[in-house]
Formats: sequence, C-alpha cells, structure tokens
Amino acid sequence: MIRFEHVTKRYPDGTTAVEDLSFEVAEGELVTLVGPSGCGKTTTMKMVNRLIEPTSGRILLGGEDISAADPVELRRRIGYVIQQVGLFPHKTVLENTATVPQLIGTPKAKARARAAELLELVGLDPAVYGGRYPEQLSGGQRQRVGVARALAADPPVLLMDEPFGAVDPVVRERLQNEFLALQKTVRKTILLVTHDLEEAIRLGDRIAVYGAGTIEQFAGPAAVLAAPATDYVASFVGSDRGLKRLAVTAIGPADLMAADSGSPAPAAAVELGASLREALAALLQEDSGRIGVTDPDSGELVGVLTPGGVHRALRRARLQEA
Ligand SMILES: Nc1ncnc2c1ncn2[C@@H]1O[C@H](COP(=O)(O)OP(=O)(O)OP(=O)(O)O)[C@@H](O)[C@H]1O
Repeated sequence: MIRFEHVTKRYPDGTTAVEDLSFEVAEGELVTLVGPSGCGKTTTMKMVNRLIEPTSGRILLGGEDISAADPVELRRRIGYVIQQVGLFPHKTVLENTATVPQLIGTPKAKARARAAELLELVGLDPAVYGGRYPEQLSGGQRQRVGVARALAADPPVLLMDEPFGAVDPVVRERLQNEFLALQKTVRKTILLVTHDLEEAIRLGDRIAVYGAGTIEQFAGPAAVLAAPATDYVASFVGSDRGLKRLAVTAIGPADLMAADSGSPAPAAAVELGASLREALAALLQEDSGRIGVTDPDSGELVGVLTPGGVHRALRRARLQEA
C-alpha cells in the first residue's frame, strides 16, 4: 500500500535525514517507526503526504507514484495525527471532528452525524463532549478527538506522529489499547512514529528500527526482540528484552490447565490470546496464584493459567522463533 523505493532526503543545509530507504507497508498493516531523536522518523512520514519532498527515490501509494499526485488531493486520502493534536480552539469537539468531511463537500448534517459516530468509537460520548471546546478536555481526550478527526474522512492511510505522546503513562496505555481495538475494526494502513520502544512493540504489526537515517531492522516485534539484526538494534532494545517479550507473546490453549470442576473458578480472568504481560499482571494480583482464561467470543472459561503456564508459553515462543 505504501512503498518506499531508495528514498533519500537531504535538507538544503546538507543534513542527510534519511538515506536510501526501501520498505513496504501492506494494506491494513500498522508499522511503527522507532528510534532515537533525530534519526529521520518524522522526515520519513512527512514525505508520504508530501509535506516534505524526497531528494531522490520514489514513494508509491497503492501503486501510484505520489510525486505525480496533487498534494491537496493526496492529503485527503491520508489522515494525519500529530502529538500536539492541532484542534481548532474556537470550534467545538463535534465541529472539529466534522471539519474534513465538510471541507470535501459532505452536507453538514451528515458530516456531524458521522462525527458523532466517530466520537462514540473513540470512547467520547458525543452528548457529553460534542459541545465542548478543546480547552475543556483533558490531554488524553484531546488526543482521542485528534484520532476521531483523522478517521472522519475515512482515509485508507493514517500517519501518526507520536499520537499518544502528550499524556501520562497510564492514560497512554489505555489510549493504546483502545486504539488497537479500534484498528481491529477500521483496518487502516498506518505508519506510526514513536521514540518509545514499548509503544512500538505493543502497537506494531511490524517495526522499523531506525539508526541514523537508515532502517536497521524491519520485522515483527517478536523477531526484533528475539533476534536483533545488528548490535545497534540489540543495544536499542536493551538487556530486558526477555521482559518485553511478555508483551508480544499471547497465551495459547496449550499453556492452560483444565478448570478444575471441584475448586471455585478464579476471581480474575483474562482472555485467550491476551499477552503474557497482561496475564502476569493479573496473576500477581491474585493470592491464589491462578487466573481464569476465557474465550473472547463466548466469554466462557476455557482453562486456568498459573505461573507454570507463563513459563510454558515463553518456552513455546522461543522454540517457535528458533
Ligand atoms: N528543515 C530541516 N532542515 C535541516 N535539517 C533538518 C530539517 N528537519 C529535520 N532536519 C534534520 O534531519 C534529521 C532527521 O530529523 P527528523 O525530524 O526526521 O527526526 P526524528 O527521528 O523524527 O526526530 P524526533 O524523534 O526528535 O522528532 C535531524 O538531524 C534533523 O535535525
């Protein structure tokens, strides 16, 4: 869907921001760009909606070379979410969300109805928040409006630059989870820039780990953690990558013990397919040392997870990757 072919960007002062980048983002895929400050992530992203033009190489969107596209028309196909959100201060939340559809000629009533739906989708009750002004919202709520607004024109592609950057870690984690659930339904093709490795791992179907102006590794989160491609990536992901793997390993049926009909069902439960990190957090809260695991569709208890099951799952994941 988005394809970079040997893209280099040199700024007029001689700074090479990115050099010979080639990678592809599949339709419906969420790719996170992660790396230290100044490594070229934002430059990469802004070349996709032509806020920055490459010095050489080309970028294709759905097979079409974007250098031939009209930038205004191009940006209509590409939602853009930035850290500072950039909401219009003098417009209400509903008006902010309806801005783009109205700009492209959607009748006002229809644009507003759609905006209300989207606010609902990002967890903001339009009856409560629709009439408020941005300054009357918390940072996390503003970021949700930013996401709703970017989705409003239903663009196939979303560019997100540190979209959850301006909120505290707890709210951030909640927004990330909500966003992942949302992505399951909307299935946009997304490039998301972050300097936070945990965020990149949590959100990305694949991760591009940037060094200075180049991608050092482009792979799924589990592969980046299990087999860093270079010494640089190894030091970037750090020595606690074993722990980080908890976040990318899901609980499978083989990790569970049968729910014993004799003993009471555990009080806490997570869903099958939840991350080991989530399961471990729940286990640590449970004095009994066991939690229930439920079927995400039916909600029925399918088994019981103990710390031994977490070990089994990690071992299984290591074997699969080997
Ligand atoms: N307009 C510009 N003129 C000259 N150099 C620039 C310009 N914009 C960015 N750069 C340089 O290009 C390099 C890459 O910048 P970029 O903003 O893409 O990095 P980044 O990875 O997004 O960083 P951060 O995480 O700090 O936002 C940096 O060295 C930066 O100083």
